[in-house]
Amino acid sequence: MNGSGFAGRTYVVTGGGSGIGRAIALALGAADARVVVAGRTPQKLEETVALIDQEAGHAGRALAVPTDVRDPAAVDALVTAATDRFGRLDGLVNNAAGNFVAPGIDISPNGWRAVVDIVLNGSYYCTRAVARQLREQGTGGSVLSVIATYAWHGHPGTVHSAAAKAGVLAMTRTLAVELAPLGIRLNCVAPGPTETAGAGAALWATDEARAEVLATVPAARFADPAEIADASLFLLGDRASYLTGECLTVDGGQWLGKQVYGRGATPAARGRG
Ligand SMILES: CCCCCCCCC/C=C/C(=O)SCCNC(=O)CCNC(=O)[C@H](O)C(C)(C)COP(=O)(O)OP(=O)(O)OC[C@H]1O[C@@H](n2cnc3c(N)ncnc32)[C@H](O)[C@@H]1OP(=O)(O)O
Ligand SMILES: NC(=O)C1=CN([C@@H]2O[C@H](COP(=O)(O)OP(=O)(O)OC[C@H]3O[C@@H](n4cnc5c(N)ncnc54)[C@H](OP(=O)(O)O)[C@@H]3O)[C@@H](O)[C@H]2O)C=CC1
Repeated sequence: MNGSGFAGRTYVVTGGGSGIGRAIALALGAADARVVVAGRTPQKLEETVALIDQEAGHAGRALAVPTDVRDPAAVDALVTAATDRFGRLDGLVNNAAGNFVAPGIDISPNGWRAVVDIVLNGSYYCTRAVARQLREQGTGGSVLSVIATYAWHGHPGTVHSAAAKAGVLAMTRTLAVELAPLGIRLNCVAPGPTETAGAGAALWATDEARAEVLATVPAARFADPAEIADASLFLLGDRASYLTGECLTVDGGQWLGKQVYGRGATPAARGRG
């Protein structure tokens, strides 16, 4: 990724202590960016920092700032900590999320709030805080939000997450227009089923559930988090300099295949099944 302009730039990655967020943080670190990882569990964040330091061959490229994105004051403090340490910001990855599978009308108000607060409100607080910093710097920058294809097609069992991700997509499109004059771009990436411990526990905890999800993917496999990181760095970086308000789907054909073929009905999926 050298040559894409990441060297010396600073990015905040929420949920950077695990899964896709860690993969994006590591890819940014490998591209010589400085990375601030935020999440609720300090130990997971410190592990990501250690991995980035190890790759760089020296400490100091990354910073862990324990943060609950549901708390706007904590989010403001995160941006302050990042700029105190690295002098400026260049972008944000809204990756933190919570999810569980439950019938929509049986979710308690607190369960609804837990997911919507992390995904939608947290993404807004982080975007607001980082964009204000970018406006103050007068530098422009880039915001990427990790959503999911059910933001537009919906999915039974995940009404809270689907509604929140749809909100993040609408936020992205709205602020892409508002902030374009400041040189701030906002885009989304929509991964398909991706091999992470968090999603595995929340969404496909049994072999049967996992097989059901896999059967919906025409590419007949889960994504590796590094594949999502590759697409994310493209959207964050200068190669996407005229691209804003967009969503890039990286799902092995899942959401198209769902409508056109039915579950696992492609010849390739049958052959591997
Ligand atoms: C289908 C395949 C598609 C496959 C399609 C593939 C595309 C997937 C796209 C998206 C993938 C992802 O987002 S994967 C990301 C997964 N990662 C995570 O979820 C990690 C973070 N998760 C969390 O922190 C937790 O799971 C979460 C509940 C969201 C928040 O934790 P908190 O500690 O803040 O909250 P808690 O106190 O535990 O719970 C708050 C309320 O939620 C309720 N609650 C918690 N779990 C519940 C559950 N399983 N069923 C009902 N209700 C539940 C509790 O009872 C509480 O309500 P009361 O009892 O009323 O008080
Ligand atoms: N894996 C998949 O199949 C797919 C994932 N996605 C999206 O990708 C992103 C990453 O998911 P994935 O890596 O799979 O799962 P993870 O569970 O590994 O990632 C979620 C991260 O969010 C952090 N987080 C949760 N709540 C908060 C909070 N309140 N404040 C700050 N951080 C928080 C978690 O850390 P901690 O608990 O320590 O706070 C964790 O690091 C999410 O946005 C998810 O919706 C989209 C489509 C498919």
